[in-house]
Amino acid sequence: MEPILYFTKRLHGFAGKKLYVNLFGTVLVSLLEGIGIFLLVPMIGMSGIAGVTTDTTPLSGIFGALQSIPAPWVLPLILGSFVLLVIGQGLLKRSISIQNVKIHQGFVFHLRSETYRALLQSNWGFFIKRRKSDFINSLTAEIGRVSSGVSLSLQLLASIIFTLIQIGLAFWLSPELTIFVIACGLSLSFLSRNFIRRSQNLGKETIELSKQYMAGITDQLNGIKDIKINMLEQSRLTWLSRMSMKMQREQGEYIKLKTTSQFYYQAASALLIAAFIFLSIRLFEARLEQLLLVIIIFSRLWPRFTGFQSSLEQIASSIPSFHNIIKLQDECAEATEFALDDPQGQDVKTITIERSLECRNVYFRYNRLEPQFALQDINLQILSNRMTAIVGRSGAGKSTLIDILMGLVQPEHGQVVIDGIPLTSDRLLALRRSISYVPQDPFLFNETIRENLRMVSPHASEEELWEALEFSVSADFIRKLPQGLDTFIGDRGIRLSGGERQRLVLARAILRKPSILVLDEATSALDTENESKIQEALDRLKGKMTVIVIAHRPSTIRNADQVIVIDQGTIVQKGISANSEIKFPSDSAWG
Ligand SMILES: Nc1ncnc2c1ncn2[C@@H]1O[C@H](COP(=O)(O)OP(=O)(O)OP(=O)(O)O)[C@@H](O)[C@H]1O
Repeated sequence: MEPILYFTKRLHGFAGKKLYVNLFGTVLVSLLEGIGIFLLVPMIGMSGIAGVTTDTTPLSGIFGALQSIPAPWVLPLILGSFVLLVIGQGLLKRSISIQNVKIHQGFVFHLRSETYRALLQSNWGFFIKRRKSDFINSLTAEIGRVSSGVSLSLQLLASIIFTLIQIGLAFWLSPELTIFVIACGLSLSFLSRNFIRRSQNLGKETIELSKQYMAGITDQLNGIKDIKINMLEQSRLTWLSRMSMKMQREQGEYIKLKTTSQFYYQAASALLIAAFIFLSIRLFEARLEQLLLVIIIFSRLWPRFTGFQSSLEQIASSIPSFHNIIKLQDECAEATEFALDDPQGQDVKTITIERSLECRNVYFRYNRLEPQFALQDINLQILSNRMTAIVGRSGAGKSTLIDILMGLVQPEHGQVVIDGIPLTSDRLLALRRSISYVPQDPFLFNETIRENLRMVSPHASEEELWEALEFSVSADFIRKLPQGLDTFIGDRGIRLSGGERQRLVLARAILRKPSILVLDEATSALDTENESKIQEALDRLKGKMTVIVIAHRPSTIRNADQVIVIDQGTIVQKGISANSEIKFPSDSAWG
C-alpha cells in the first residue's frame, strides 16, 4: 500500500487538478451509465413486458412525473433521453480516456526523466558497482509498470467511488439484499488475498527475468563481433530460447492465476445470484419490478467486485517494480555528487593549476569489505604544464589512479591536492570542467563527425574544429570522406577504424581547451607514423597544458617530463625523464 500511496502522491504532484477532474469524470460516466439502466425500467413497463410498473419501487416519485406528460410523448421522451444519455456518456468517456492517456504518458516521461536525472547526478563509484542493463530495465520496463500500476490504482479508486454510489442506490431499493450481497463480496475478497500475494511474487519473478534478459541481450549486442568471430550464434540463440521459455512459463503462471481467480469469482457469482433470487422470492417476498431493479443494479455491481480482484492482482504484480524504482532513486540520492539544476553548477569556473596536482598518502579499494587495495600509499606530484607519464603492467592501478586524480572516485584515506589546497566536493565540478579525458575505449555517438565534436563545444567555429582535427592528425582522413565533417560514423563510431576513432576523440578532447589533458592509452591503436605525429603535437603543448599519459609503449612516453611506474597498486619508481634512469616493468607490452 505504501509504495502505491508514494507514487500516487507523485502523480498528484505532477498532474495536479487534472487528476481530480478526470476522477470526477470517471465517476460521472459511471453514474450516467447507472441512470441509463434506471430508464430501462419504465421502458420495459411501457412495453407491457412482464407487467412491470414503477409504482412499488422508490423510483415511483421520479417516474410519477411522467404521468403529467401526454401519453404519446412519454415513450419518445424516455427513449430520446436514453439515447442522449448514452451519447453524452460516450463523448465524456472518450475525452476522459484521451486525458488519461495524456496524464499516463506524461507521468511516465516525468518519472523517467526524474530517475535519469538522479542517475546522471550520481557519482562514478555508484555506476561501477552496478549493471548498466539494470538501469536500462528500470528506465524502460519498470517505469512503465509503475505508471500503469498507479493508473490502475486510480481507476480502482474511481471504481470504488462508483460502487459505493451504486451500493447506496441498491440499499435504497432493498437494504436486506444489499447487505447480503456485500457480505458475500467481502468474504470473497478475504478468500482472494492468496491470489493477490501470489501475483506479487510473480511480479518479483517478472522483474528478475526481465533484468536477466536485458543484461544478456545488452552484453551480446555489445559483443556481436566476438559472437560472429567465435561462431557463437547458435549458442546465443539457445540462450534466447531458454530465456523466452522461462518468460513464457512465468507469463503462463500469471495467466493461470488470473483466470483461476476469475473462474472462482464467476462460479461464486452464479451461486450467489441463484441464492439471491431464491431468498428474494422466498424470504423477502420482493415484487417483480423491485427484483428487476435490484438484479439490474447487481448485474452492474457484481462485475465491479470481480474487476476489483483483477485490478488488485495487477497492481500487486507491479508493486515489486514500485519498490525497485524507489530503491534506485534512494540509492541515487545517496550517491548524488551535484544537482543538475543547481544554478551554481551551471557557471562553474574551470580550475587552472598553477603549480601541481598531488596525491598525498592515497589508499583506495573498490570493495571495502575485501582486504585488497587497488591503490595504496600513493604520493605523487604532477607538475603543471608538463607531461607526466604513468606506466605499469596491466592491472597495476593506472586507470584507478587517473579516476582518483579526476575526482571520479574518492580515496578511502589520503587526499588529492591542487596547488596545496585539498580537493573537496565543492571543487569537483570545477576540476572536471578543466579536464579532457581520452579513455582506452573511446566513445563516439551515432551522429556525424561534426555533431560528435560540437557535443563538447557547441559554439566552436569551423576553424576551431579543423584546428583540433589537425592536432589529432585526423584532418586528412576526414577531408577524404565524401561527406567530410557531415559523415555519419555509426554506432559508437563503428564505421571508422580503431585509430581513426582514437584520433577523433583526441580532437574532441582538445576542442574543449582543457587545462589538463588525460590520455589513457589513447594512441594504442595508431601506427608508428601517426603516433609520432601526435607525440609531436603533444610536445608542442608543453608549457601550455598539463598532460597526463597512461602508456604501455615506451614510444608514447619518450617526451614525458616525469615518469611514474606503478606496480600492484603502489608507486615503485619515479623519474624525471623517461630517457634516463626509468626501468620499465617486465611486461610483454614493453618488449
Ligand atoms: N570496477 C572495478 N571493480 C573492482 N575492481 C576493479 C574495478 N576496476 C578495476 N579493478 C581492479 O583494480 C585493479 C587496478 O585496475 P586498473 O584498471 O586501475 O588497472 P590498469 O593499470 O589501468 O590496467 P590496464 O592497463 O589493464 O588498463 C585491478 O586489480 C582490477 O582488477
